[in-house]
Amino acid sequence: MIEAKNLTKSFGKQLIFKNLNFRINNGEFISLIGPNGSGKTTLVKILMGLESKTSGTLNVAKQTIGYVPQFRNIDLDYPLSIEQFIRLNLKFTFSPKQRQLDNELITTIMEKTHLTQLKNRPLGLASGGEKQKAYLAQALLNEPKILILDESTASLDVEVKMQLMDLVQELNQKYQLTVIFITHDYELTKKYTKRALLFKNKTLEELDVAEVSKKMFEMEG
Ligand SMILES: Nc1ncnc2c1ncn2[C@@H]1O[C@H](COP(=O)(O)OP(=O)(O)OP(=O)(O)O)[C@@H](O)[C@H]1O
Repeated sequence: MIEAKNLTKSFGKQLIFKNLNFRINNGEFISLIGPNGSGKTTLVKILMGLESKTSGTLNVAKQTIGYVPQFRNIDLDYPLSIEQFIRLNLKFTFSPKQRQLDNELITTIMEKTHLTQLKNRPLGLASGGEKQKAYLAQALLNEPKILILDESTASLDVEVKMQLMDLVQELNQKYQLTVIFITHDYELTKKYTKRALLFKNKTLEELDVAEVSKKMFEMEG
């Protein structure tokens, strides 16, 4: 469970948000929405311990967090295959026993993310959706309890977005993975999430997804 009380963040004199009060339960699939520059990425960086808070409290109950970034193209001549790319997140070891365990983990994760058939494909030659699945698989290596999708579906074709989201939904339902989906996409918010956290006027509102409207995605920062 994640719980924030009066969470406030400023960068120098610039107030980003103040007095955030919210709760995210284990196994929830929640969207984090709001205009450009409203503080969504800053909030998840604080959740991941990559950025400090200014005041207030935040409890994350010592859970491992996986992070999938926004799609960025990778050069065609990128040297690693999909499997080698996923392995980058493993700790190096000389121990044969640990290597065996790592191999088993990689096999399981590639099955979970439907990448087994593609493991030898050079990442640079993979499609946008396959690249995002590789990032997702890499994020799952540490067996996180919480997964953060930071606009991970942006710039993908509609069909590919849906495939990636279907996969995340499957992981959410099968393994009780908590998912925080940062997005500017109204349709995906409606289709996949039950609740939304909306940044508005430098604070955060908790909404049932039925209350989410298209207008909330059109506001200026
Ligand atoms: N390290 C930093 N130092 C100073 N200001 C920062 C820093 N990081 C972010 N900001 C500022 O904080 C504000 C919130 O940025 P953030 O990236 O969290 O917004 P966002 O809601 O994720 O935006 P977007 O939807 O465009 O990705 C912005 O004004 C940004 O310029």
